[in-house]
Amino acid sequence: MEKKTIIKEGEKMQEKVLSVEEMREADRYTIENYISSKELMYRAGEAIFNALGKNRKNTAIICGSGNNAGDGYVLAGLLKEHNISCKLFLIEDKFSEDGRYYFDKCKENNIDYEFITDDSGYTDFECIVDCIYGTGFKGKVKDNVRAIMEKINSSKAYKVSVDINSGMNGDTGEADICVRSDLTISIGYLKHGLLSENARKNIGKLINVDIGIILP
Ligand SMILES: NC(=O)C1=CN([C@@H]2O[C@H](COP(=O)(O)OP(=O)(O)OC[C@H]3O[C@@H](n4cnc5c(N)ncnc54)[C@H](O)[C@@H]3O)[C@@H](O)[C@H]2O)[C@H](O)CC1
Ligand SMILES: [K+]
Repeated sequence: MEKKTIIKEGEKMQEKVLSVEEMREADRYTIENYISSKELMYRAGEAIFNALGKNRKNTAIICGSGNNAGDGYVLAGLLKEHNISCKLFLIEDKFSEDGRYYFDKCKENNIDYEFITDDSGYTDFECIVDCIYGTGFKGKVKDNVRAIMEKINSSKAYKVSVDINSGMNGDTGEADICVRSDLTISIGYLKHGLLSENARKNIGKLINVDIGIILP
């Protein structure tokens, strides 16, 4: 009976658009009451894998230091499981708790990775998945990350941003610099910024995936 109510609520609420703060609060509430954070991250990675569809090809996954990167580590594991080549490109040696858990799994499964330098070849891949920043992004993009974003944007790869285009303000869609995506896969609920006029020029196609997040 309780489960039925949750599913119903989830379906109805998918139409809602949230602020970044509301999204983070919904994540927190769901983790506290219903679904573990590791399971939620797994569902996010799996939803990205499914949404990639025919674009599941030779993939570079660019990772920041938080849970947005964690979604990317789960994706890498699933691509590997399906024999699709991928490589992780890490901006720094810093992880969230769940991000580290899935990065360790990538290492156990011999998934290729490197820390980004000026010579890193991520622009040569057919698909680039942007897991630099999600809802945890604040302030301005630092110069080293700006250079990475510019390199991503100038590549011919099919570019996919996970949750929010990295560098974009999730509430307003504003950005000094951000990843310009062919596809943005919003996780859980759409954020206002993604639908703004500001964001339009930086997003090709926008979709949202349901991972069972329950609103408080
Ligand atoms: N457990 C969950 O809540 C789930 C989240 N999902 C995904 O996680 C991100 C949000 O993750 P979070 O760890 O909160 O933050 P980010 O990964 O977005 O940020 C990374 C990291 O970057 C630092 N940072 C912020 N701004 C800057 C800046 N201007 N310069 C340098 N560094 C910066 C910040 O300190 C963070 O540590 C969410 O979008 C989802 O993709 C899962 O989908 C579901 C479970
Ligand atoms: K992102």
